[in-house]
Amino acid sequence: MPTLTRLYSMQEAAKHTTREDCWVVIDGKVYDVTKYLDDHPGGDDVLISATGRDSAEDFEDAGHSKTARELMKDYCIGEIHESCANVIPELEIFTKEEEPSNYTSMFNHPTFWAFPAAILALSVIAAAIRLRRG
Ligand code: HEM
Repeated sequence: MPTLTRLYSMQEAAKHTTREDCWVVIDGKVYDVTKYLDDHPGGDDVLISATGRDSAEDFEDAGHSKTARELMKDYCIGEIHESCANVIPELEIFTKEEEPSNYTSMFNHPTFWAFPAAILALSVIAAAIRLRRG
């Protein structure tokens, strides 16, 4: 049966870096190990210093047993997801800075003056025709 996984950004996971609130990220999975700090055979310091990043490499370097890998499932609270903008390209449009424009205001834009200029030109032509006809 499919299960719902809670998704966190790395920024969110990296906020939990204390003894009272300690999350570690291992291979893209987020673990709340606050309650496990005192029981961790490798010590609490090692877990606290593993916060704020994906510590998969350190976890592997410690050579964790199969039992440890089974145990960690109990502390899994979700997974890391990269910015939604990377997944849904359309969202990226709104995160991009606006292209710098050469026109400092709408008055400097050529099309702003095109319509009044055309009317003025037509009026001048109409007046000239009237004058010629007398
Ligand atoms: C939910 C996460 C974790 C769990 C459940 C866990 C569990 C365990 C367990 C059960 C052991 C005893 C040895 C074994 O059975 O493999 C252990 C040892 C150890 N762990 Fe973890 N661990 C976790 C995360 C981490 C992380 C993120 C690091 C390092 C960044 C780490 C570093 C160590 C070290 C250095 C030892 C000591 C090994 C020794 O003294 O021989 N652990 N861990």
